[in-house]
Amino acid sequence: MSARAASAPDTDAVVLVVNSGSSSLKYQLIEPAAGRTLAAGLVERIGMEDGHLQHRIPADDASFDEAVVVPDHEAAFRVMLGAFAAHGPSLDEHAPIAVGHRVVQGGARFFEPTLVDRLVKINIDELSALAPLHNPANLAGIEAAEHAFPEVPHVAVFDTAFHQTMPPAAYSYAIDRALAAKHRVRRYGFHGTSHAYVSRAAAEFLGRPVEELRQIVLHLGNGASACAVSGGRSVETSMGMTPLEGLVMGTRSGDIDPAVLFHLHRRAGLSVDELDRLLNSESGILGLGGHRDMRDLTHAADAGDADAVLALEVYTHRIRSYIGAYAAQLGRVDAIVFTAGVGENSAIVREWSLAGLEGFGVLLDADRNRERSQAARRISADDSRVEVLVVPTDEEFEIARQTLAVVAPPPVE
Ligand SMILES: Nc1ncnc2c1ncn2[C@@H]1O[C@H](COP(=O)(O)OP(=O)(O)O)[C@@H](O)[C@H]1O
Ligand SMILES: CC(=O)OP(=O)(O)O
Ligand SMILES: [Mg+2]
Repeated sequence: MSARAASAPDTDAVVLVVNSGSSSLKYQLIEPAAGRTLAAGLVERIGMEDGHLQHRIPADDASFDEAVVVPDHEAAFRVMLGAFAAHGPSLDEHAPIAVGHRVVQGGARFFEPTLVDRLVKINIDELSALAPLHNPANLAGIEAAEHAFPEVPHVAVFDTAFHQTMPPAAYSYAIDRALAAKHRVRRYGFHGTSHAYVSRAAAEFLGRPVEELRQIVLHLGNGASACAVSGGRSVETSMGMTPLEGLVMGTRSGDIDPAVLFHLHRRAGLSVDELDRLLNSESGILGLGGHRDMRDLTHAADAGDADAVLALEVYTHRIRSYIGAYAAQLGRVDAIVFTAGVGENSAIVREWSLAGLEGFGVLLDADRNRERSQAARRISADDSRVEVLVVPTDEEFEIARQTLAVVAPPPVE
């Protein structure tokens, strides 16, 4: 049984999952019990002249691409509805009983999936101060979806929720307490939906209760974060108040001495907005190696580009540092789990990240690491004390599952 079906509730209900970014709308129509995606799609370049729709129907192995004009999120929803009408599946036959939304920043207020009402929307809007790149788009998506699906409940699933179990020692910054409290400056952590799903799927793969396991989950996508998961609960994660802290990412610097900002402001005359753009959009492997996409960076490194090689070294050096730190926090590591676009696909990133950890009981099997597969798999050697796994993430499915749990909770036995 797949990790999807194994953890799904027993019903044939269908849920629409929406992930709205500032310029894109990703959607999936999911039947959680069967672990099945009926349709998946993406409306890109919202607000620009040259919008693009991709609509896929996995069962038919069919994919439709169209040029579309989408001035805003509401138009994006109309495009999505048009794609269902034109290419199927029929939303009358497979009517969603709820819409689940990814919301990036839930602050300290939201620690579980939440039914959206007026007050919840006010809170999401208010939390935009802590996630200016993400929450406004998430809210625009919710409002457009409410307009398109006025009859069904809408549920917000927060990236931050899974990390609400972090202890104060892990989430507090060492700055003035009163100032931090007033402005809600603390670490929140992100990618929680993925860390929750992957840590559970890893336990299923190992055939062991998640409560018994201490895991380090490495979500390496465009954004990247590490999470120490003890007994199924997040105890530490690398992203902080915003998704900028921690690992090196496609365009984000991750950890940096904050004094670099003072220096660049005073000496190079960069404004706060310019520094924001520098660290969020022009840094990471793009800034170091000239490519934001790991495939392009790896090709350049293979071709002997020294900047690309250094970018890969910095990227994996940072991962190794976090593995060491989290091993110390956990006291014992049962599994290191790689996930998301880079974690699932890049053998070289996995190999370099774990290089030199043999003394800590981490032994990679070179052949297993190079195998290509979409399934959860073990890539450690048989005599490795720590299991090393690749477990594909599935944020949309996890959002669908959590949404269903809110609108149709399983009966209490
Ligand atoms: N075969 C591959 N080898 C190396 N990197 C890959 C491969 N496939 C995808 N990636 C990388 O995965 C990253 C995107 O990950 P993904 O999880 O899809 O991102 P997000 O969901 O955050 O947009 C990109 O850097 C991309 O280059
Ligand atoms: C929170 C975050 O970094 O998300 P993403 O990886 O989708 O950019
Ligand atoms: Mg992703």
